[in-house]
Amino acid sequence: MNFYPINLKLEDKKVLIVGAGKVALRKFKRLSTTTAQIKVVSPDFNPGFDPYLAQNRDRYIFLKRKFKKEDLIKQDLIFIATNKTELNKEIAFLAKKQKALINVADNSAKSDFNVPALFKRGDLNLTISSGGNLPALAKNIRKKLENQFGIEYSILLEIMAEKRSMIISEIENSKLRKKIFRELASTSFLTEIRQIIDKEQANLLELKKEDYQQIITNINNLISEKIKEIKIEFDNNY
Ligand SMILES: C[C@@]1(CC(=O)O)c2cc3[nH]c(cc4nc(cc5[nH]c(cc(n2)[C@H]1CCC(=O)O)[C@@](C)(CC(=O)O)[C@@H]5CCC(=O)O)C(CC(=O)O)=C4CCC(=O)O)c(CCC(=O)O)c3CC(=O)O
Ligand SMILES: NC(=O)C1=CN([C@@H]2O[C@H](COP(=O)(O)OP(=O)(O)OC[C@H]3O[C@@H](n4cnc5c(N)ncnc54)[C@H](O)[C@@H]3O)[C@@H](O)[C@H]2O)C=CC1
Repeated sequence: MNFYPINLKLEDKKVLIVGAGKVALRKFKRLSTTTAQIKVVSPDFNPGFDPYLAQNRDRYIFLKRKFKKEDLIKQDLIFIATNKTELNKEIAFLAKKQKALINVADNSAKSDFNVPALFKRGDLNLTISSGGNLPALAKNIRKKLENQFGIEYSILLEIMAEKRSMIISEIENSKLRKKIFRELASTSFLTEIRQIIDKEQANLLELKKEDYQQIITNINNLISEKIKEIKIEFDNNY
């Protein structure tokens, strides 16, 4: 099956989760990092939901009862994750009549989309899918990535969140812009960032951002210097 991978924003979108077990909780936790409006319907809730039950009443609705077909109305995304295969199929059948995209935890064939494993380092999202053939493999690869992508990636992306639009508006030559972006994304430049971090001999992943503001400033300066160097070299060559 050929899937089309996308990164959804879900701002103000309505999301329904049917069931509140282990699998529903995993889906809910990831959704809770977005600004979606999330409704969970289930007679029983996994204790992992406890910290969320009293929180964010404007964004979360928890209904402690069995699913009703009215729950499906006006939803944008629907996750069906009860432990009853026949019930999941029946809910999927009803949900297909709505406009929402649906995911059925135990039935990839009836789903409009699958949920990939996710490794997140700040704004860097690496998602892994096994095409539904062996989710345990997606999980295994996700774990391996943790060691390969350090905090230098999230710091670079955090700084680029501001710098990218500045570079696009200030540098007219698109060839130069491309050169700048490609060099900032290169492995050798990421190694330079890593070296600044390693000099401090601190594990930034365990620290709060306020505690390593100076390192961020140094990296910001490194990026500005790098951009200047690339500009000079480019001007000399063209
Ligand atoms: C199709 C899909 C539907 C969907 O949920 O979208 C689906 C379906 C099913 N998974 C099942 C089992 C397991 N799922 C996991 C783990 C994860 N499953 C996830 C996604 C997906 N699972 C979608 C495809 C993604 C892809 O393309 O790879 C991850 C990646 C994301 C997430 O759920 O957050 C998450 C890893 C999160 C992480 O990184 O930790 C483990 C591993 C473990 O528990 O150790 C096991 C046990 C071992 C095994 O079965 O491999 C069964 C029951 C089979 C049975 O009855 O035996 C079904 C139903 C079926 O196959 O029909
Ligand atoms: N996609 C994935 O990653 C995985 C999917 N699965 C499948 O996902 C499904 C759920 O598994 P778990 O979360 O481990 O089960 P679970 O037993 O932890 O949770 C099931 C939930 O369904 C709820 N439920 C039962 N009847 C309901 C109804 N009428 N209306 C609303 N909610 C109802 C229960 O209250 C409970 O909260 C199973 O079908 C399983 O095969 C299993 C492992 C991984």
